[in-house]
Amino acid sequence: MELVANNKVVGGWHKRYRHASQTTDCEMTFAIFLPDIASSGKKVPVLYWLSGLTCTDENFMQKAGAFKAANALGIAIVAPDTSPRGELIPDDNEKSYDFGLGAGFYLNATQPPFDKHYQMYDYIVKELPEIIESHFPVTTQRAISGHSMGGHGALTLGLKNSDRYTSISAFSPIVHPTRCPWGIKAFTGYLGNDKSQWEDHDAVLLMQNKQYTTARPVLVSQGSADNFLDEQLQPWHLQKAAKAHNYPLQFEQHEGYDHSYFFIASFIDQHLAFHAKYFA
Ligand SMILES: N[C@@H](CCC(=O)N[C@@H](CSC=O)C(=O)NCC(=O)O)C(=O)O
Repeated sequence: MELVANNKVVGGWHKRYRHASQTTDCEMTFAIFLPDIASSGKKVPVLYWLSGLTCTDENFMQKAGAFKAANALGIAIVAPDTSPRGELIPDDNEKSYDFGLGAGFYLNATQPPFDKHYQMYDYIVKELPEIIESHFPVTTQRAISGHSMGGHGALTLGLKNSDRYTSISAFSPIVHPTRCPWGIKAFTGYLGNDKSQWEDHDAVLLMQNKQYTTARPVLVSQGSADNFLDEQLQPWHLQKAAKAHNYPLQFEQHEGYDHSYFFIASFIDQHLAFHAKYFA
């Protein structure tokens, strides 16, 4: 692994690494925040943060304002990239913001030419934790959170891997990607036209079909002034599924907040405290 940035912050450390990924068959970059107690060798639990469309590992680390609370709670945060990248990595022909580079949707693509590198599900669930747990002073306690496309990733990866993540949270998540334009475009391109292959990547359907071993606690925060609310996010579908199946979903709507990192910065401390409760 190559260290590409190293910054002391609130007593802890923000670090960026580049490494060769076997899963995505290209170089990947991730960032990690290590709280100050990790410097003394104490192992700390990890929150995996999945960012949204157009993001890299840098958006969350630079804009969310999460370090003070994470340091006080003794939680490490890992922020991966949102897709494979590089000159040889296929993008969509229009180079649009919602498919291809910066828009991996946290699934394993099955359709050429994307299937060779766009294996973000396996990268986040398997390869990255192995790297983190073998190189840094962390425990195997993990939680998962994310924003928008990353909220979809946190919900679907968290529900499908309830043995791996003790709690799940999301800001402004895409909850029903099989029924919204962002999701339909991505799933068609990465998974093909057979819609039965899409169901495994839709948080509402996973909840409806009870495709989880343990019902891990979920916190979802949504701003009422989010310009993507009605067309793309539609959180009421998740609320309905959770209610119908008695799933422990804590849903909070916040008046006046939009889709931006200003919203995330306003409530990230609450999300970190939520996850800290479930780390034994
Ligand atoms: N057209 C916009 C849309 C991109 C955008 O809003 N991206 C969000 C995530 S949206 C869902 O996944 C984001 O987090 N942007 C980065 C940021 O730092 O705010 C555009 O191209 O910007």
